Amino acid sequence: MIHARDLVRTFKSKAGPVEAVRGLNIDVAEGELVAFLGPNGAGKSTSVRMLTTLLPPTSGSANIGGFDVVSEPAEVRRRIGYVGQGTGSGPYHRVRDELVTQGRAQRLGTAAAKKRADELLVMLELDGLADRNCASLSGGQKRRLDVALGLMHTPPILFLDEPSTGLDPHSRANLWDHILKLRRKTGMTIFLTTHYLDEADTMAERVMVMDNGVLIADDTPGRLKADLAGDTIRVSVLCEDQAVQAGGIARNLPGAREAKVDGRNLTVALPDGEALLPEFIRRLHQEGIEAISARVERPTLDDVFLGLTGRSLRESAGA
Ligand SMILES: Nc1ncnc2c1ncn2[C@@H]1O[C@H](COP(=O)(O)OP(=O)(O)OP(=O)(O)O)[C@@H](O)[C@H]1O
Repeated sequence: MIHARDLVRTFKSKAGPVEAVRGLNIDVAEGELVAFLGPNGAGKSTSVRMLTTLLPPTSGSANIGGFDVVSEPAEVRRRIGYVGQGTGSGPYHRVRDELVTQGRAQRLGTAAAKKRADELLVMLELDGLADRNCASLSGGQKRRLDVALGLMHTPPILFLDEPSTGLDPHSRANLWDHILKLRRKTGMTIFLTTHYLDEADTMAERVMVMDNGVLIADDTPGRLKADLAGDTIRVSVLCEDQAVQAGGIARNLPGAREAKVDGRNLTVALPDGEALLPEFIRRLHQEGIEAISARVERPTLDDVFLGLTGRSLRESAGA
């Protein structure tokens, strides 16, 4: 549904050229929900703007829903919804009118636009607000209206640029409920950028990580975490000598990457901590070492970014 090959965008600036996107290759299949992550300035919005025909690429190509973004932009636009970072509704218009106007702009007849507006008002739980001015909506309601505006022409592909930024946790969760419900109902392909790592982790089937204009990872959140970060087992034992001995045992666990001893505490990084913890405890027991506490810590997508770049995405993205 979404394919990009060697996509490049260079901006001119007084300080010289800015290579915002430096050769992007992506493939997103029909019905996938993909999250695009990266720190500020990584090139995410520039990529999305190229994929949605809003910005011409400097070089390379992109094909969206079977059409080329440069030579067939109108066909691409017919097949995509785009919800940008700013709100798309006019403050003094009424919610339903705004949707109908958008539908008319997308070439729907008046009756069809009204019907579609009413459908979306129900789907996004805005039906009680149909006659309210857009300016009077809450942040979460405005965002749901933005999504409805992007869906008036029933596109099979939806691009969301930081859909939940600025919303409180309750409104974020509510927006996501609606997006996931829409997806279940329509089978839409969704491509979103987000700064919220937990959101990408739980909602997306695939995560693409961008840094300095290039894609540095592309996989399911589970595989990225297992392959690039792994679990950590933390164990405390009775004395420092035993901890040193336990460190030796930990290093021999299958797939163990690193074991660190600090006083009576030991940490070991390995791919599947939950499966290996009982075996580790058993081996310690065989050597006469009792664990007084033991736990497995699962990695986050921030650990993945840290493993890839040596930097924390959470800190660099300010999320
Ligand atoms: N019109 C422009 N002129 C010059 N440089 C630009 C322009 N638009 C973007 N850039 C630069 O391109 C780089 C990538 O910007 P982009 O907005 O794509 O990043 P991003 O990953 O979306 O960041 P954020 O998470 O902050 O939205 C940045 O260095 C940015 O300053």
